[in-house]
Amino acid sequence: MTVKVPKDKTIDNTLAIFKDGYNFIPKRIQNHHLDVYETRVLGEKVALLSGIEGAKLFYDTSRMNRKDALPKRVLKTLFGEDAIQTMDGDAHTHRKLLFMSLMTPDALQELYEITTKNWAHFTKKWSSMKKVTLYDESRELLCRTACEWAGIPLAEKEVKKRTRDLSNMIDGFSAVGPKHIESRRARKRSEEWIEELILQVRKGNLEAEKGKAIYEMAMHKDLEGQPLDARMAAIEVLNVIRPLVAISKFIAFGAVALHEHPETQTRVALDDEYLFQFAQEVRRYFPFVPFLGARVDHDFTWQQYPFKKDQLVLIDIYGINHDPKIWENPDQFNPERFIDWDGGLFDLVPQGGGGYYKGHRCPGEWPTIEVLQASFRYMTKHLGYDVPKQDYSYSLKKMPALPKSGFIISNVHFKN
Ligand code: HEM
Repeated sequence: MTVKVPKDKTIDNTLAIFKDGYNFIPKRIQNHHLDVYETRVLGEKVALLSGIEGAKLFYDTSRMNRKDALPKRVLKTLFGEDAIQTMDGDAHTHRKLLFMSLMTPDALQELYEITTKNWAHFTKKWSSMKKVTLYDESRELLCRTACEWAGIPLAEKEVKKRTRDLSNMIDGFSAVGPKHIESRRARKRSEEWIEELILQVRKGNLEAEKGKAIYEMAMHKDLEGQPLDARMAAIEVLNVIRPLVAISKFIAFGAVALHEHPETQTRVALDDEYLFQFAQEVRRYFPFVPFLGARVDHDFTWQQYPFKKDQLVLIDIYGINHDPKIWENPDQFNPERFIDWDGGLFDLVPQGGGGYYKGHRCPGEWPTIEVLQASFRYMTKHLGYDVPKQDYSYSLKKMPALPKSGFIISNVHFKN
C-alpha cells in the first residue's frame, strides 16, 4: 500500500518556526502515522523527522552528514567555525575521542566536587543579598566551575565579563539585530582569550595538567599527526566551557520543578537513585534544544519518502522527549518514569541521540548530569530559601526557553 507522506501546503514555513517554537515539528508530525513530514524553510525543501525511528535515521552516519547542515549565523556565535559539530567520518571520530577522553570517572567526580564547592561559596554570598536571580547567578557559578575544571585561569576581575560572553554566545545565535551582533563579538573575544592561553600552554608558560581540556586541546594531534591550529584548539575548549555555563538553564528549570513538586525535595536531598532520576526528568521535560539539522548523504527512500542528496533534515528533539508513543503522560513531570528506563539511545535525546563515539551525540551528557546532580543535591540539602511571588512561567514559542523571572529566591541561608 502506498502511503502519502504528509507535507505543508504553504510555500514557505520559516516564519512558522518562530510562531510555533518548540512545537514546530511536533505540531506537524505527531498526528500522522509516519515519522517524516515535508516542509519548506528558507526556500529549501526540508524533511522533518520524529520518533525513535526518525532519530535512528538521523543518527545513521551512512545516510546523513553534517557538512553545511548548520547556518553560518549559528557557527559564528554558538559553535565556532569548522569545529567538531561540522565534521564527518574518521576526522569526526578522531576529534570526538579527544572530547570523550576528558570524561573519565575521576574527572566527572572532580566536576561534582568543584560544583558543590562553588554552591557553598555562592550560598554565603547570596545570604547577604535581598533577592537572588538563580539563573543569572548560576551562570557565574558555572563559569567559575567550567574554567577550574578545564584548567583555565580566571582572574577575579574577569569573571563577569567571561560569564557574559559565554552566555551571549548561547543566547544570541537565534536573535536578530544588536543581540546577534553582540553574540558574534562575544565569540570573537572568547576565541582570542582562549587562543592566547593555548599558545601559552604550548610554550610552557602556562602550567596545565594532563587530562584538563586546555592541555588536551593544546596538545592534540589530528589524523595527519599535526597539532590543531591554535584558534581551532581554542574553539574546541570553548565547546567545553560554553555548554557547561548553559547548564544554568536546566538549574533554573530544576528550581521550578522543586518548587512546583515539593514532595520531590527530601528524596532529591537523600536518595542517590532518585537524584539521578530527577536530573534526567529535568533534562527530558523542560525545553532546551528544539531541533537539530543534518544533510542527506545520497538519494534513498525511507518510509516511502524520497530523501534527496544534500537535502536538509531536522530532527524533533523536543518532540521526541514529549512523544506520547515513547513516554507515558509525557507532559507530567515524573522522575520515577526513569526507574525502569532501559537507557535507550534514541528516546531521551535532550543532548542528541545515538552513540557517543561514532555519532554527534553530546559528549557533555555525563558532565551535565554530574553538574545537575551536584546542584540539585546542594539546593535541597544545604540551601535554605524562600520563593517570592513572581512569574516563572516559560513560553514554548520563545527559543531558547527560560523561566521568565529567571527564578528569584530570597532569604538565602545555610540549612544545616
Ligand atoms: C545544558 C547542557 C547541554 C545541552 C542541552 C547540550 C546539547 C547538545 C546537543 C543537542 C548536541 C548536538 C547533538 C547532535 O548534533 O546530534 C550537543 C553536542 C555537543 N555538545 Fe553538548 N550539551 C550540553 C552540555 C555539554 C557539555 C557540558 C559539553 C562539554 C563538556 C558539551 C559538548 C558538546 C560537544 C563538543 C558537542 C558536539 C558533538 C559532536 O558533534 O560530535 N555539551 N550538545
